[in-house]
Amino acid sequence: MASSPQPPLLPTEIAAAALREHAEVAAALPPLLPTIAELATRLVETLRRDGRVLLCGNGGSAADAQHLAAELVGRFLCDRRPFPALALTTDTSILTAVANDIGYMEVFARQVLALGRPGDLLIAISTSGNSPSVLRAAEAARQQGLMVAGLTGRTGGRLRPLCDLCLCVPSEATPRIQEMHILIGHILCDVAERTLGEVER
Ligand SMILES: O=C(CO)[C@@H](O)[C@H](O)[C@H](O)[C@H](O)COP(=O)(O)O
Ligand SMILES: [Zn+2]
Repeated sequence: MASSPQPPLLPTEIAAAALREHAEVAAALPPLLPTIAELATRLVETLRRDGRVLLCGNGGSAADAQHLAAELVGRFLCDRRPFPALALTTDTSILTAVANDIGYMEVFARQVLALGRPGDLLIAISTSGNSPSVLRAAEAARQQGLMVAGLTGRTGGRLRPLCDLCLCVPSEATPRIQEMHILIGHILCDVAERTLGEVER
């Protein structure tokens, strides 16, 4: 006998489940603290020697790349010198030309090869760790002598072995992983600003 269909969840039930899941994933982050601190240190070292931070990702992770570049170039919590950071997700002429003429998977890699220099830092953001455009960016960065930091989830996917440092959020849920990525990104900005900026809160 066919089972009767479940009634749809109420908005409050969906919201409560999301809040619970978010809190559970956040509570599982402390084991990542040493890697977060290491990445923050490498970010500070990069900025201290005027290296650039390049960031890339797709969909929500493109938004994260832009959000973090904006914090670094502009300000996070206090006034200080602008930090050189660039999201590789914003120039629609470059993105459409490279996707159209070469292939979507090259959209970030091409910019890494054009703009990245040894000593720069690529922050590659992919919740699955398997987006071809992000993998190609990491490969290009390695080839060009950049340090590669991955913000991932799940197992870290094929991005993990391409990274010098990989922060893998222990969750299978893309939105929850993204929420932790922006939390980690804010921590990185906070450390950079407190270490390199004049404190004016
Ligand atoms: O924001 C979301 C889902 O929360 C989506 O836009 C999501 O970012 C896209 O599906 C991405 O293409 C997923 O790519 P990735 O994180 O696996 O590299
Ligand atoms: Zn999203």
